[in-house]
Amino acid sequence: MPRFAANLSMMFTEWEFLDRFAAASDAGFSAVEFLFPYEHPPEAIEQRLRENGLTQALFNLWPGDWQAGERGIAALPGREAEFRDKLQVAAAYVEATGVRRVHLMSGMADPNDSAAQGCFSANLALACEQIGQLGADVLLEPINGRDMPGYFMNSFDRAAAIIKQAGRPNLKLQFDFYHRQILHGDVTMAFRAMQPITGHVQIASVPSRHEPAGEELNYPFVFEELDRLGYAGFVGCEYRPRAGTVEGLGWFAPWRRKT
Ligand SMILES: O=C(O)[C@@H](O)C(=O)CO
Ligand SMILES: [Mg+2]
Repeated sequence: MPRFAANLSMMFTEWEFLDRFAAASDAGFSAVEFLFPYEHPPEAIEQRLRENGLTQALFNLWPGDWQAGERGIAALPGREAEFRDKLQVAAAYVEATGVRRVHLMSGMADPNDSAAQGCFSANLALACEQIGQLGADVLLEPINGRDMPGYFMNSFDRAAAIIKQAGRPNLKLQFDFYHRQILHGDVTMAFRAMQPITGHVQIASVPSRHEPAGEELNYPFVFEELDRLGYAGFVGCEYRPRAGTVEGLGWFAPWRRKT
């Protein structure tokens, strides 16, 4: 049975951020994820998790200046000191929340640029080491170029090759079905092949990025497939509700936590 995590950056946005934890719990979720915790102290996040009986499934490492269009700094030569410092900041949130996986965003850089590649692998090694000391995994997520034009990590095969080459047990793939379908298609066969290196899954309809029901992908089949393969990780619900988060949770009814 899939373990769903509500993505609090996209869902429950009818509430202020810290109130989304209770809203997700009331709606029957037992886990949450979000992009970034950094605007709130670690203790505040931990308190909301504890009060609402929620597990933190995932959050992202430092993205740089998101408002200015940055999408991570790991592949940006010249930003190494900032990367190191922000790993320390993230570590405090890993410890407070008990999260077991963090997503490392690469940034806007040419994937064929050797300086960006070198910078990325050095930062990746550092992140794996430091996050690994806290008992957590580092994840790479290929993101499609329609949503994020110019993003460095834009291929599932390249992410898999980097993970293989790094040979680090706590480096894994973040398999977002929405991005996979837009980037390359063939989602089921790709997931079957990549499940052994996958540490986290995310879902949304394609192409609208709404509830995982209708449109291009047959999610009931995908959920059965996750079970058939024995996928034991979380499934992050990273979608923008069509018309109200709670109103759109019909698809989730079979999996709601009963209180
Ligand atoms: O798919 C996405 O966009 C996210 O999982 C993310 O981490 C960056 O926006
Ligand atoms: Mg995603």
